[in-house]
Amino acid sequence: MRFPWKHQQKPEPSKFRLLPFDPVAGRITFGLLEDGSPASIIIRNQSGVVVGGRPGSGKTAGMMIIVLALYLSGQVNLHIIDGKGGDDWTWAENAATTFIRDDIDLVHEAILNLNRDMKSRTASMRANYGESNFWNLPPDKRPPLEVIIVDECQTYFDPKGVTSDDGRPVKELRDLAQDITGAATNIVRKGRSAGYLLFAITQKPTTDCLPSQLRDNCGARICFQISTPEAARAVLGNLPDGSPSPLDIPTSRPGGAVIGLDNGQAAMCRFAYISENDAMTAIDAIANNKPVV
Ligand SMILES: Nc1ncnc2c1ncn2[C@@H]1O[C@H](COP(=O)(O)OP(=O)(O)OP(=O)(O)O)[C@@H](O)[C@H]1O
Repeated sequence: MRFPWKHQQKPEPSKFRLLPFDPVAGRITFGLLEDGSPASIIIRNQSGVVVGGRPGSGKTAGMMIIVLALYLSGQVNLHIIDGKGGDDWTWAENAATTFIRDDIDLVHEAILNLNRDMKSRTASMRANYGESNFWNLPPDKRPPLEVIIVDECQTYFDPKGVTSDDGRPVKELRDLAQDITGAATNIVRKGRSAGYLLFAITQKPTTDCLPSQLRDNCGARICFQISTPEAARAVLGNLPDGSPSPLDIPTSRPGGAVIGLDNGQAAMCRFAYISENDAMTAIDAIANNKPVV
């Protein structure tokens, strides 16, 4: 017997579909909220994002989705500074304009240059682009969004923690760290209208590791699983009573996070996860104008 209607196919398990960063709304979609709707952060008119969480909570994997969404838009320059100095970011090396594994001299040079370029772009936005605020320009009339990622940012932002392992005077290294912190803070304080955005990522979110001038100017916050209320507060600030807490995320749920929303509320979410190999394949596809699957 033939059926007059098409046989209904078995529903596929829902898959996360990588979306490019939406440059008009400034939206980066990275996973799902508790109710199953898409989770995103809005970076429009923002200059900083704080990302905190204990080791292994999913910060680097979460940043993978964010970085891929940004790169897929074709509208960003990526400047990646890995304070840990391992292989965590190797997958993104081919996509990055700047890529530095923990080398304090190179980090110093790069971040001071970025701060200088930010100042000169700010001073010439109207003359060069006809509008003083990057975010008010149509995306095709903008310069690239300069995205600076400082992973394990406590390596530089907490000069007291800087030590020397090669006989170099500690004071010299601490002075470099202080300059790096000053330039990063200035980028977050003043870079918004020039299209500069800095991600400060740390597994040690304390007031020493996230200087208040920098943290308070970061409009978007992501807190993965964390073990103390102080650390949660250092990332998310004071949330209204009844807000979800990153302390409640079980260790068995890496990629679970609380995100601060721009209305002052917070939401529990889960980041999508892809492997480093898939991320590298996606980077290659984007660079070669091939579809990302
Ligand atoms: N969204 C996710 N879904 C499922 N598993 C995940 C997710 N995110 C991370 N994981 C798992 O957790 C592991 C640790 O994640 P990740 O390396 O991102 O942690 P981290 O917070 O960056 O750690 P560290 O601070 O030590 O670098 C990953 O290798 C992966 O196995």
